[in-house]
Amino acid sequence: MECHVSQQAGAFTLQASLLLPAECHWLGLFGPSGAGKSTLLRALAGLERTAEVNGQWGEVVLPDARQSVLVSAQTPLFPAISVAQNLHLVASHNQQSAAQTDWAIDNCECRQLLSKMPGALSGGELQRVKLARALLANPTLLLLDESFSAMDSALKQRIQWRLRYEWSGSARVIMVSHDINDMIRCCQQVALISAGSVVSQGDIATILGGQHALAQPDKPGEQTLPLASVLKGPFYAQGDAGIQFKVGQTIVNSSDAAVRDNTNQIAMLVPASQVVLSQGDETSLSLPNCLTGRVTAIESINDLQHKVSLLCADQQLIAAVDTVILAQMGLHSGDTVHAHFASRFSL
Ligand SMILES: Nc1ncnc2c1ncn2[C@@H]1O[C@H](COP(=O)(O)OP(=O)(O)OP(=O)(O)O)[C@@H](O)[C@H]1O
Repeated sequence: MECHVSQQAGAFTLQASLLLPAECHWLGLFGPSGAGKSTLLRALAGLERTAEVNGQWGEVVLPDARQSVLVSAQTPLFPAISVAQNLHLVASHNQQSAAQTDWAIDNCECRQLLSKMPGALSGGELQRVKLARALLANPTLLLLDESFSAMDSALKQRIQWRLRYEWSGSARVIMVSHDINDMIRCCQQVALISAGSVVSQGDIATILGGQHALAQPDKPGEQTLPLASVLKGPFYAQGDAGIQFKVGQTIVNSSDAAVRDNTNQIAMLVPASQVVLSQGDETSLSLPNCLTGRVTAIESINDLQHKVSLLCADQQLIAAVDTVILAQMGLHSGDTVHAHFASRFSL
């Protein structure tokens, strides 16, 4: 299943084709500012009168103006009534039971906000109320446009977990976020948007290891996709320094930014620029993690760097290695190396 969207908004042209497999329920849209993500969501919601949208996702025929709900900075609450009245209005209109209403209020952490007026809410509080209201509308398609951006990390993780794994609603979800960990936490598929087109789509590990991911850190003010791997494995232990999980027989130490799913699998984002390779004594570096793997591919990124792909246990780990260092190491496909990396990264 797929969807084609075209829209002219001033000088901006959106020509996007999304793959929408029936088995995928959460799709992420990632891309730089101005790429067209919000325009695409609005078109899918049937809110762009001049957009041409044709597609289907499972049982949802697109565009879906009737049963889709868009949550964005531009979707206001009713300003003259309280949070409780805003929520109960939508709940009663959509025949939500008291239990469903309580679930949305409690799980979007709005209980303490009910008596407040919308104008008195902070940015993160407003996002929580908008999310609760969206759930109470019982959507078939939920479109989240940076709907967690003002929440602190712990709050965001709690609410995303509940929406992803505990919410009984049957909506398919498309989520726009600039935070890659949101994509890892929630999305089965991610579409990378650039200049109004979908340039790549797949699971997040494929996108982060693909040709559009850059080994160099972001230029200031410009969001780029880092060349990175997503290591996954079963939860092992919770320590003072964070979570431990296992990749094969090796214990990996990760900060609390690691993502845990409902089967107790941990996922950890490892930027390729932060992986240090060694061939000798694996304890010679002071970094807390060391995985041993076999080199599966070496590709040139640019004049200065190469992408070295490793297979560690059954997982791909990518390192961006300085070309001079690579030559000194004399590394070839099939060689065994040690990959060292930290437990916490700032992206
Ligand atoms: N109604 C409009 N008239 C003219 N230009 C528009 C209109 N709506 C959007 N655009 C332009 O379309 C482009 C894409 O905007 P859009 O908001 O979809 O980007 P985005 O990827 O969501 O960006 P961000 O991450 O910054 O929110 C921008 O250059 C924007 O200025």
